[in-house]
Amino acid sequence: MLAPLFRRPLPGSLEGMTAMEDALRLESVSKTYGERVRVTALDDVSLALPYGTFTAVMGPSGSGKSTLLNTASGLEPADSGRILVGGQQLDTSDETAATRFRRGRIGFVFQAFNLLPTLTVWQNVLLPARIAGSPVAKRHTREVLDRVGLGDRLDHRPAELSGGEQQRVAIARAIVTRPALLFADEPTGALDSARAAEVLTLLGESVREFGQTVVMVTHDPVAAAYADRVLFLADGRIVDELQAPEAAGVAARMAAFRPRKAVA
Ligand SMILES: Nc1ncnc2c1ncn2[C@@H]1O[C@H](COP(=O)(O)OP(=O)(O)OP(=O)(O)O)[C@@H](O)[C@H]1O
Repeated sequence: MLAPLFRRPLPGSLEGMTAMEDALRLESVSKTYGERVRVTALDDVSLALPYGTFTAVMGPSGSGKSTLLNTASGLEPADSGRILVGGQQLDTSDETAATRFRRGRIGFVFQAFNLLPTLTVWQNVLLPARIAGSPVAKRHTREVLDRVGLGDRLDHRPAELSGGEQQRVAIARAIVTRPALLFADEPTGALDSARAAEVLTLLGESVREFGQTVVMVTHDPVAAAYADRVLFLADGRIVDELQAPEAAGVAARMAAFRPRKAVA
């Protein structure tokens, strides 16, 4: 059984429902790196995220946040434990099957934006849908690009955009197909506070309007406050959580994780 700590009752309560109703479920997932020096990046992590929830993941540098995203999405294999997406177990032993499984179900916004340099903004945003053979309505694409403030940059190539603009292309690309599960690693890291607020509002709306489930790694308490819940990682374990977070409360919780200065 998973700790009830990690299940958040939603309006129209999900209490009593089975794992089928979780957009993402991790059961005792562990991941270790390195041969010479071994690092336990994830240490027996269990969590359950119901559909239509927005979760922020925070923790000190090296606490395992990116590893959590990468293993939960099947980009990297876990050493042990089970990962279920929409009730189906993610199997990373067959890379082609794992890629097919992810396609259409899972979206990503990476720290490195992974845009194709020869394609325009418009083409980059539509590429995943094209690969998946599931066309996206032009009007919807245009709306998303307008919402992230790139309506007048459609024909630009990534090298002709600022870092923040490239980040917004990556966000538009991830949400335009409305994947059930969206992982975002520092999606507002390169944005000023006004743009960050727009992007976070957009992510919040995609959760509330389209029932998407968003998992976002961030160092920023203000960004985390847009989520329904914050999970705090330390040394590869979930050590705390905050429901309905406010920036001040998140910052206070984060301060508790800072390494204490040695007292002389
Ligand atoms: N490919 C790798 N090989 C070896 N060790 C790794 C590798 N990737 C991550 N680690 C180690 O695993 C731990 C967790 O790393 P991870 O990138 O998940 O942390 P993080 O919380 O996302 O950090 P940051 O906030 O600095 O991005 C760290 O100690 C890191 O050094």
